[in-house]
Formats: sequence, structure tokens, C-alpha cells
Amino acid sequence: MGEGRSLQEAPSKRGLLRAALPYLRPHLTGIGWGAGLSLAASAAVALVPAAAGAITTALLEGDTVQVTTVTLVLIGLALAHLAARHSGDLLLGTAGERLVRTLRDQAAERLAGAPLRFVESHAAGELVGRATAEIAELAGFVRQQTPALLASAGYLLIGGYVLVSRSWPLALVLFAAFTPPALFVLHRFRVRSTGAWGVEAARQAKVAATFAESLEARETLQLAGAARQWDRRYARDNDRLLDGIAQTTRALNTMTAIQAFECLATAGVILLGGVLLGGGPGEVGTVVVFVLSCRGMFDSFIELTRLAGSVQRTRAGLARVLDLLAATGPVPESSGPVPESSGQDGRAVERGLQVTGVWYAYVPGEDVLRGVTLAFPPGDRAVVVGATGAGKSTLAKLMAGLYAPDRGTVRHDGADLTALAPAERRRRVALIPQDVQTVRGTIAANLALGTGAGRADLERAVKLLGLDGWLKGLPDGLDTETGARGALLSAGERQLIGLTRAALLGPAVLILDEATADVDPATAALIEGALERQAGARTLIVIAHRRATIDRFARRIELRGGEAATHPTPEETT
Ligand SMILES: Nc1ncnc2c1ncn2[C@@H]1O[C@H](COP(=O)(O)OP(=O)(O)OP(=O)(O)O)[C@@H](O)[C@H]1O
Repeated sequence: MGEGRSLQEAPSKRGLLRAALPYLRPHLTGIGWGAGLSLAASAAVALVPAAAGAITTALLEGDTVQVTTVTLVLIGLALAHLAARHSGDLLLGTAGERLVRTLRDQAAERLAGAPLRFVESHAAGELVGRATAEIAELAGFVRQQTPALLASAGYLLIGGYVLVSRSWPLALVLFAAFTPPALFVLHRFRVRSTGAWGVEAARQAKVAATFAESLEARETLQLAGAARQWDRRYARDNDRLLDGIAQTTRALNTMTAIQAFECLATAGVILLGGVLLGGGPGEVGTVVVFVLSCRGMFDSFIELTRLAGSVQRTRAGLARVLDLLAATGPVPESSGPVPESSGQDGRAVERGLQVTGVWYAYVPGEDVLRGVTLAFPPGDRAVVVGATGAGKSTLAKLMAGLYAPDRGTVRHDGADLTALAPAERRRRVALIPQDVQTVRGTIAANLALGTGAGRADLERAVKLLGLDGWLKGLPDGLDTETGARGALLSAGERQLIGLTRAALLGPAVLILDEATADVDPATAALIEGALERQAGARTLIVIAHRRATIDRFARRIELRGGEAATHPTPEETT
């Protein structure tokens, strides 16, 4: 149980920027330049109404030189807007893509190094969703919405400045009339949207996880005739998602009320402009500036409110991605060679694998192992037996350092396995499970995984285990494709890959967890014999149900009721 915390469905969005800063830092320059250029583009557009007002005044006054000059300025503004917007979008897009790449790499690396228990306790679809789709959504936001967000905010600021500088009384009346209803609508939006996007993201992930599970378990579901039942479960998750989406849509709809104010404000500006300013050419120009600016500012405000939904969704997504990164923690640096250790009291440590007072529970209060103590000196050979569910595989994963004990320790040559870097741990202890997983590629690529063995080594290992006959029978020998999740191989063939890999690994302790259960008895005996002979000073621990395998070992450890008993006991030997 004691292996990091679980993921939160809708993690808090407090302190999000601070948490994201370490990932943002390398891209801040690009983001800064991009944001600056986007604001410059907004400034160019926000100045267009001022130029239009100046042209109106000049036309009414018959000043053709002024008309020509301002028209040229207008063209200049359009060109400046185009150039700044284009380069700003490009910079922000590139910085965003790089940021997302960093997050994606980090998520993949951390998930690969995450404790087994963490991975097992979350649905695969949930982890995949967070590490891929949710990060891709962040990319979409940075690339498409951030430039629009900056452009709209910039237009509001600069447009506001243009209005105030053109006629502050008219600007004041406009702001006074518009600000209270806008604040009210924003408040309603906040109330309605609190948590809504987090809930939607969590339900989206659940739908993906349920779907992924149905694909993984497709054979069982079809055989059991339970496909329909699973469809109903999927439909239920989808209904909950739709309900979540309805909540976020309702929140967004609040913001459309802003549109109602736009027409009122335009009419009010024309009316008030006439009353407050009078009808001279300069005043008509001012009204033109106000009407155009107001339209642009309303459009920007509506765009901002539309984007508010994306911002909320992105914040919820970012919080979920950062939660994944925080829960998995950085992958530990590979430690150097561990020095020859001695006990705290200076005495030489015990050699071999020492399991001391180990307790383990998957569910709090339901202990699978209860104070197991075992010692495997170098070169030891032992078989672990016990009824189904007795805790043999759990013990194997603890002895391989894949789980951390709730209490007690597992040490190899005095070093606590949980404190070792993964590479060092693998050098000391290797576990071959019953269900050997393969990656898409050839048999040779799968055998070389983690061992980096060359072709000649692979052929030697296959021969040593007496598997050359099997390999020759395959369509392309070592170059035979394994397919996705080893689908092109039989369960026994996948085990043969796992066992050959074990022969190549050469760890100090080799644990086989029913690793020959799917292989025919004669081949199993051949391989186990070869592994034993090859083992030399290596410790070999085999978990088995098969009588023939059990009988080959003089020392038998039996797990029962979470406790371990060794046979023969010292009394049985004498
Ligand atoms: N990932 C897990 N999450 C929760 N409970 C688990 C998990 N893995 C195993 N268990 C439970 O722990 C207990 C011991 O399981 P374990 O796989 O260690 O038994 P085993 O002795 O290896 O069984 P078998 O002979 O069937 O392989 C079982 O009750 C099982 O349901």
C-alpha cells in the first residue's frame, strides 16, 4: 500500500501556475515574445477605429491631404497587424507544442518508472487518457486559443484607452452602464462553472477507460455473452458524461447574455454622442470611433467569454496532468555501484536475499502477507507453493522490489531493494511472470529488451534452453513478429520468450512465477533444468503448482494464511 498516492479525479486548481512553472520555464522566452507580438497585433487593430474617425472628420472638413495620410496609416496598421499576428501565432504555437512535448515525455517516462502498484490500481484507459488525449487538448489550447485570448484581451485594453483618450465623459458613461451587468454575468458564470470542467474531464476519462477495458476483455465478454451488459455500463458512463457536458454548457450559456448588451450599447453611444458632443465634424468622427470601437470591444468580450470555457477546461486538464506527474514523481537517477555494505553495528551483512518480517495488503486491513521471514543464500534453490490466492505472486513481486512492503524489508546483500535504482535492482533480482508481456516487434527485439544482447547471444541462449527446435518451427525464426500484445504467439510461446530473456539477464536472483505453467511438461522440465544448471551461484526461486516441478526442489516454502513455512524444517531434516 505504501507506494505513493492515487490520482485524484478532479484535482484542485489552486497554485496551478506555480506547479506548472518548472515545465513552463524553458519555454518562457518564446511565450513572452509570442504574447508581446499578439498584443502588438491587437494594438494595430484597436487603432483602426481611431483612424476611421480621423478619416470621417477629414472627409467632412474636405481635407484631402489628411484623408490620404490617414488612409496610408490605415494600410500600415493592417500590414503591421498581419505581420505581428502571424509571427506571434507562430511563436506561441511553437512554444506551446514544445511545452506539450515536454509534458508528454515526462508523463511517458514517469509512467514507465512508476511503481507497479500505482499502475495496477488505476484503469489503463485513465492513465493513457491523461498522458495522451488530455495533454493533446492542452496543445490545442496553447496553439489555437491562446493567441485569440491575447488578441481579445489586448483589444479590450487598447480599445478602452482609445475611447478614454478620445472622449473621457462618453467613455465613462459607457463603462458605467456596461460594467455592472458584465460583472453580474461573470459572477453567474463563476458560480455555475465551479468544478464543472473538472467533472467533465473526469467523466470523459472514465468513458475512455471503460472502452479500453472492453477491448482488453473482449474475448471474455464475447465468451460469457456479456457484451451487452458491458455496453450498458458504457452507456451509463456516457450518460454521466453527457450530464457533465450539460453542466458546462449551461455555464457557458450564461455568458451569451452579454450579447444582449451589445445592441443597447451601440444605440446608446449614438444617442449620447449626439447629446453630449453636438454635431460638428470632429464630434461625428468621435461617434464613429466609439461605435466602431464598441463593436470591436463587444466582439472581444464575447470572444473572451467564449474562451473562458476553454480556459476552465484547460485548467482542469492541466491540473489532472500535473496530478499525474506529481503522483508518479521523478524517475530516480541511476545510482552508481552499491558499496560492499556492512550492518549498522559493523558486522558483515548477510549475503543473498533476505525477506524480514514482511507485511503487505492491497486493501487496508486485508493483509495478504503477515510477517513473512525467509532467507535465500547465494546459489539457493527453492520452490514456493500454496493455494490459489495464498499470496505467492505478491511475495514474488515484493522479492523483486516491484512492490514496497507495508512493514518489514526485502534486502539483497544488505541493500534494501526499495532504495535501489531500478537498473541496479534488475541487476540483482529478475522476475519472470506467468503472463509474459511482449512489445510489438520481432522475437529477437523482445529478447534483446533490457539485455541489449546481440544476435549471437540470442542464438546461444535459445540453444542453451534447448529451444532451437521451437525457433526453427516458426515462420521467420528470431525475426518472427509477435504482434500487438503478443497476439501472434501462443501463451506458451510468450513464456518461452520470457524464459530465454531470463537466461540472458544473468541476475543474482532469478524468480520464476509459474513461468512454465503454459508450456508442455517435457519442454518445461527441459528449460527449468537448463536454467538450474546455468544458475551456478545464482539463487533460483520457483513458484509452482505442477507436481513435477515442485518435486525437483529439496527446499519448499509453503504460504498459508499469509504466513510462510519452510520444508523440510530443521526438525524434519534431523
Ligand atoms: N493488484 C491487486 N489488487 C488487489 N488485490 C490483489 C491484487 N493482486 C492480487 N490481489 C489479491 O491478493 C491475494 C493474493 O494474490 P496472489 O496473486 O499473490 O496469489 P497467488 O498465491 O499468486 O495466487 P495464484 O496461485 O492464483 O497465482 C488474492 O486474494 C488476490 O485477490
